[in-house]
Amino acid sequence: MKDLQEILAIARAVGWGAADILRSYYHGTIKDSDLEVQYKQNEPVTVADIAVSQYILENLQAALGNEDFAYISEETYESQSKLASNYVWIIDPLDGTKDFIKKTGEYAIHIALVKERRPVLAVVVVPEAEKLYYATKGGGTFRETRNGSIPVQVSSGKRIEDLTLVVSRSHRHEKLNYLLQNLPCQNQKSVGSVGCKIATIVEQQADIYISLSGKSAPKDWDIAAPELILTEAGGKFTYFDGTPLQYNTGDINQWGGLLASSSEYHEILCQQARDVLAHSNPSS
Ligand SMILES: Nc1ncnc2c1ncn2[C@@H]1O[C@H](COP(=O)(O)O)[C@@H](OP(=O)(O)O)[C@H]1O
Ligand SMILES: [Mg+2]
Repeated sequence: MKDLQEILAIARAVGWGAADILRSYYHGTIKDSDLEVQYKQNEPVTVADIAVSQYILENLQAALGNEDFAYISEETYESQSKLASNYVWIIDPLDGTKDFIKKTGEYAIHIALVKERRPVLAVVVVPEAEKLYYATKGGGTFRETRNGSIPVQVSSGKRIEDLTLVVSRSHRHEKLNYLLQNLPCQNQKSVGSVGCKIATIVEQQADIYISLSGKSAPKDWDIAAPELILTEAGGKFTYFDGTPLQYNTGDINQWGGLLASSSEYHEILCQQARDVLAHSNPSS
């Protein structure tokens, strides 16, 4: 098997190629740029999601094969069973499809390599910012642009009341709203896509992201790559009880509460989230 740095170079090249395809649909420069929006379990899917999924899978498989790796992409995922392979690629070809359709510019590509339930390599591309973030376990996080790569690190040194939360535009429900209203940090910024939310934290324009499942939950492909980008930049990303996230467990959903932060107040915020939920009206 190739070493992690060689695999990373392949994943970065595939990430930039995928960004070109998404931008051609987004800006209508591709022939037949009609998005043909359809709905799958209440979530929109467009021809851009499908074209990019195919591009990423074909290119990773051509370079890396199927012997050492299994592949999960949002658009091709079917089975509920855990994949037996030691190394699993977990791919979201277009995270933030709703924002892509609404043209907010806040959409991303997520490519993660998971080893035994934990991410070891991640690429998150934000095509409209022309930025690609990459990380390997223990190797730090880097932001790559046309001008090259530089390491990125999350900020610290603020008071807890001054922290800013990045929140979803589309996935809101009563219990999440109640939780957000009862935390000490009341500055909020709406950003589409989990990858873009984590990029906002890594770029030091926000400090916290909270996901709380309702009737539905985010999936492994929404979280795995952004998690490693944040944690390798010095942040933390855990369940509300402080335990690490797990991927390829047999249930693709990330149920419950997830908290991502620029680290300093992570444990306090997890405790507060647990306390607020313990006091919330159970019927809400
Ligand atoms: N509670 C939830 N239930 C289902 N999916 C969720 C979710 N919260 C976030 N997601 C997924 O996370 C991505 C970003 O959502 P948001 O912009 O609202 O934060 C979306 O992925 P896709 O666009 O790949 O479907 C969305 O489907
Ligand atoms: Mg997604």
